[in-house]
Amino acid sequence: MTDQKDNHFRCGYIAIVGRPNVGKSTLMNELIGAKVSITSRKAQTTRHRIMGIQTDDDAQFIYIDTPGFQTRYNNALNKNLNRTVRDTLSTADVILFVVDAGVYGQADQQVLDLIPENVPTILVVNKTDKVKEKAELIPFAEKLAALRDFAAIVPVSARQRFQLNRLEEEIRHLLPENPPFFSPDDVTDRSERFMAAEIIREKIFRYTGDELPYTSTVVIEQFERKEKICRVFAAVLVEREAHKAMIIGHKGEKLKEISTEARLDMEKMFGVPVYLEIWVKVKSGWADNEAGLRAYGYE
Ligand SMILES: Nc1nc2c(ncn2[C@@H]2O[C@H](COP(=O)(O)OP(=O)(O)OP(=O)(O)O)[C@@H](O)[C@H]2O)c(=O)[nH]1
Repeated sequence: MTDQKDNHFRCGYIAIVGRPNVGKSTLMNELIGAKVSITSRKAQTTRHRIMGIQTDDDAQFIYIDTPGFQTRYNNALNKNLNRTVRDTLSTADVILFVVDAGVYGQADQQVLDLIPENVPTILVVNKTDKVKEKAELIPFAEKLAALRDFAAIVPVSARQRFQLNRLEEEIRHLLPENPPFFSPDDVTDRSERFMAAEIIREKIFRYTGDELPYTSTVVIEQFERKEKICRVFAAVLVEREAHKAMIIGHKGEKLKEISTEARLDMEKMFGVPVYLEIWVKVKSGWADNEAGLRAYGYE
């Protein structure tokens, strides 16, 4: 139990924002204690809004992960990503603005500029494990404190779970009084079908390194969930024949590795054996086409 004076339940949406690669997905996963969002060494892996839900005796925390704010390419897909960030922020009850310990640049400032002044915002200084002299964090935090009237400033290490309880307490106090919106057993509102696509996407990005453009996407064409087996038929949509070759690899070896790793992750997550088929298809120009994006679930 907490030191709350009232007995009223609290529930609300917590948006996690920050420039790519500051550790937003890792933070959300550690806060809710389950692997829901996909993390990667490579920036910009998170395209969809993903919610992770954590419920205890007196509060329900609904976390919203956001895509990294992106300014580099100006196509429909990225305009869509930035719009998602703004929509996420305007509907949040609490915002976690995540920065990398000791690093604050233009990209961070661009994200801060998107955060509405009237939504309580906690500054989360992540990756403190990388800073040997912790005293160095004090002037850094003071500099950032001058930028905005933050509700709290909490240094954490998402990876080492350092100070996550403190962060959770700060969030709890800022949540509005509401009954729980979700059943306590819900971890995410995304279906297994969606998670299957996310897992495949993560493997593709890991195996193709930096070469494959972000414009490729994964569509689950068929998803059959039985008690003892799960069958997944997925299509990877790419823009060019050359991209298709990057994923398939020499004699199909890369695609085989991607499929095997994705299947193993799905089996771990779904708790049953998984039969997985992945096809790579060339679908030119889909990332520049708003209707195309909607068709693939980027509302
Ligand atoms: N040293 C250290 N590394 C961390 C910490 N938290 C996350 N990372 C690493 O930082 C990298 C990026 O983490 P993500 O969680 O994918 O970052 P993100 O902000 O969600 O990235 P996008 O989806 O690209 O916006 C990964 O290699 C993480 O392992 C931390 O507390 N300490």
